Amino acid sequence: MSQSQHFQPSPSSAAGQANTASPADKAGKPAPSARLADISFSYDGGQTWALDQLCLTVYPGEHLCILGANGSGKSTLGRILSGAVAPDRGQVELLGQVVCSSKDSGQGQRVDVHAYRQARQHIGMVFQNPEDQIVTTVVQDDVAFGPENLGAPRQAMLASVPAALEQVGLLSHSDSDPTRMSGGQQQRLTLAGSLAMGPEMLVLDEPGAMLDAAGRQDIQAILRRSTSQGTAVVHITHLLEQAQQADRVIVLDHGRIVASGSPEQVLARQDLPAISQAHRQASDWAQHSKPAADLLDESAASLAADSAQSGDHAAPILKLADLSYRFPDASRETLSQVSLEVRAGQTLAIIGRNGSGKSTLAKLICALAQPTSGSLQVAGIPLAGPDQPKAKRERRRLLKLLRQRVGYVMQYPEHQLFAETVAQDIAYGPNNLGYTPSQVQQRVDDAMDLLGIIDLADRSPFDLSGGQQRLVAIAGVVACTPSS
Ligand SMILES: Nc1ncnc2c1ncn2[C@@H]1O[C@H](COP(=O)(O)OP(=O)(O)OP(=O)(O)O)[C@@H](O)[C@H]1O
Ligand SMILES: Nc1ncnc2c1ncn2[C@@H]1O[C@H](COP(=O)(O)OP(=O)(O)OP(=O)(O)O)[C@@H](O)[C@H]1O
Repeated sequence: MSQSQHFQPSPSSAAGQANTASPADKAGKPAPSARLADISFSYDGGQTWALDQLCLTVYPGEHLCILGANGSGKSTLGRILSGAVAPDRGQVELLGQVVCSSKDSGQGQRVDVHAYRQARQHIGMVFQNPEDQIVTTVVQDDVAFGPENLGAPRQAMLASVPAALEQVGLLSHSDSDPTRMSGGQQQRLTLAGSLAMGPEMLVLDEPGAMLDAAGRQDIQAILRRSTSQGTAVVHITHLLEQAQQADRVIVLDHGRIVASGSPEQVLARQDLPAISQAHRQASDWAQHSKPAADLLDESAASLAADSAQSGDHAAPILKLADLSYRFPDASRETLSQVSLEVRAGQTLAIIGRNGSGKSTLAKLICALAQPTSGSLQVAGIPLAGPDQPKAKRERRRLLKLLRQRVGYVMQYPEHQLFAETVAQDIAYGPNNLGYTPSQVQQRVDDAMDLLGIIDLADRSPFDLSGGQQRLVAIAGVVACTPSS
């Protein structure tokens, strides 16, 4: 529960009270920060509805969490609440102004562009993918971008920008280039940009997805502070630990609210797939996470002993010895003398603070960057070190072989999607590996079945939710794995 002095959850806003506005406003509560009445939204001209006759009211000082399975409509709802898009049907009221309503004729929407523009100035939105929000090449300029657009006085900005950067732990990165930052660092940056605007409502779409444990705790502290100052917080998440700290939780399913209430009420609903799945994931994680022996530390990225001392005598599938990497122009090494071995059948989890070098290590292993020093062998292929062939032609041949043997799912899955349909995208790898058309089809079907995305086969990979895109990217890798 937040320290909110402004929002008191009504006892009658109980679980299962689906698609109804919270009754709190009827009982003389402060004017809502947002009120959605019977809104529907479609991406395909009304063939399917991402949001379906949804009603929701959000109050100043309230911390509202939105849960739901991939594709259930959470991001779409976030965009509507932030004023980024208008629904096809229904009425939207943001910060006391009706910005969009159905026409009296019942056909089409009346959109008040001026009211939308005004509301957006006081609503901070953090998108699922931080890259979508970064607009400049200097961290502090990026944070100042929002207040500048609001016409904030220079003196106020001089105070608000560093304060926001400090809150997210990026003050020492004020002059860095955001495009050269890790995913988690970028996610912190976009949050700072929203905070610097001093918003009346904050809409956050999975703000902790790329953050380390400390970063996630920072976010909760920031949200507590924001709600205590009267800011309404709408927080989209898959993480139960975050939902537990909200004032109210709603669960979406196929664009509808199927549960609403306090975290205790809603998170106990094991009959809801989104909730039982999240509980399963949380307990799997608790069971399988061991003490962090293999920890990349931000200040000096070095990987200690391999977790895998399993007595397995198979040849290592991955072998790194004293591997180091320094980005061009960087003052220090990002990876420093990393050594480890992984054998067939073993799983290695790499955990570490934001910016500690996890993605960089993955890129070296997939030969998307060349180590500065040390040796690297992947699936028997020498990619760096004394065994690496000198001749360019032989190196090219080995790289081609590597592409057949190693699958890579990037931090931003949309970076690796390109085909017209999901099925074509997943088929690309197996086709390149020389399988017959019927084998390719089988592999694509099996991969889609495994990931539960068969119904997406004919959709464009670019018109999917963030989570659906990630599943497609994983399916593309699964479809390439050897059959035995
Ligand atoms: N293109 C680049 N040029 C210079 N430095 C970079 C570049 N990309 C990343 N870095 C820096 O290298 C370090 C490691 O980044 P990396 O993306 O590997 O971290 P990470 O552990 O994957 O982080 P996260 O958990 O936030 O995704 C960071 O300090 C980052 O700022
Ligand atoms: N740009 C788009 N074009 C067409 N359909 C889209 C687009 N973006 C999302 N959709 C569809 O709208 C529905 C809701 O998507 P949304 O992104 O709101 O889901 P979500 O609950 O946020 O999912 P996730 O947890 O995977 O991020 C999904 O069926 C999705 O495929």
